[in-house]
Amino acid sequence: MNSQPALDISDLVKEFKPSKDFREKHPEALTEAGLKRAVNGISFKAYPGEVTVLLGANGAGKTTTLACAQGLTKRDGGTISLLGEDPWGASPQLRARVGIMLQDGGLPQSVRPLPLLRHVAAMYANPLDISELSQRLGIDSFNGTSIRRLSGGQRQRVALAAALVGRPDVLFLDEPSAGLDPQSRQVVFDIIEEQKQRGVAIVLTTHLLDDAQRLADYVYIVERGQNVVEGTVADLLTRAADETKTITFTVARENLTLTDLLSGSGQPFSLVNRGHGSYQLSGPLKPSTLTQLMRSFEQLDLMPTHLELTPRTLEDVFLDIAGREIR
Ligand SMILES: Nc1ncnc2c1ncn2[C@@H]1O[C@H](COP(=O)(O)OP(=O)(O)OP(=O)(O)O)[C@@H](O)[C@H]1O
Repeated sequence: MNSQPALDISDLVKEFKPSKDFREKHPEALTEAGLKRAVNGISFKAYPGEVTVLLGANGAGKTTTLACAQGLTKRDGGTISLLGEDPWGASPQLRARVGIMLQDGGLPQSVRPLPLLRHVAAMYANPLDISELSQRLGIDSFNGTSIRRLSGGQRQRVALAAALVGRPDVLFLDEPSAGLDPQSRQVVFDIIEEQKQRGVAIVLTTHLLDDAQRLADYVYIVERGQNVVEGTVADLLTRAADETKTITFTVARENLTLTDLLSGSGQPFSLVNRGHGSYQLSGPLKPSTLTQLMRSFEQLDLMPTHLELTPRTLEDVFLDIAGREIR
């Protein structure tokens, strides 16, 4: 890890005037001044040559955090250092070193992709070759169409090209692979990997856990505007594996209950019946649990046709932390 972070955010606070609906439904979530804290003390660092992922459910505060980090929104508290400067009111020199891909594209609607990219390129001293970049991202194939008429995925690709064109030192990607087909997604992953090799500090927000698991060097899980857990993907998975494991099995019995299998274990297990005799047992599995499970199969005269210990994914970790209800 490089010693100097490219982005260093400490105790970030950002408040918004809440909607009437929110005010009425969540009076407890308002500050004394009647404001809603979208970001309530988030801190994180992003280093050159690494992909730092902010992972959180809808509304967790990721986009607001990035907007403050990019200098697009004024923060209400905390400190931000982006390449050594405060991004709010930053110099044009600093802005030229930062590439931003916004979640909704943020692109002008009536222009076609290539003229737009050429226009963006003209703002930089040493831009990337537009033809090469658009070929790579498959933009050539829809260049005759204005941004307004592009599909969501096509717009995403143009937005990514616009973020890359100035050879940034810091690259902000808000949900970069949302809505992309598998081929485009792979191209985006390859490009992210190349930028990383170039030494770019990449800050990526997502709630797609697959992406985080695949790309992240370091993950910060945020929830309700605050940091909850951080670590490498491996750290988070190991930590979770110590606590809970999942075993899936299939037997010729439709209505098994937890008591049938682990009666008296006194442990907080959960059994999910996935239908057609397929079950998922989760909890702090130990060798003794496996023994008990096998004994129950024997007593019930059940021979599993499938039995597998499932490694936990980042999704499991995330759901444990963020809760399973949808906000
Ligand atoms: N301009 C605004 N005015 C009022 N509330 C806002 C504003 N912008 C964001 N919020 C609120 O702040 C909270 C955090 O929103 P934010 O967009 O940062 O979340 P997010 O983690 O990026 O979510 P998503 O994954 O859905 O993009 C949400 O509750 C949102 O409604």
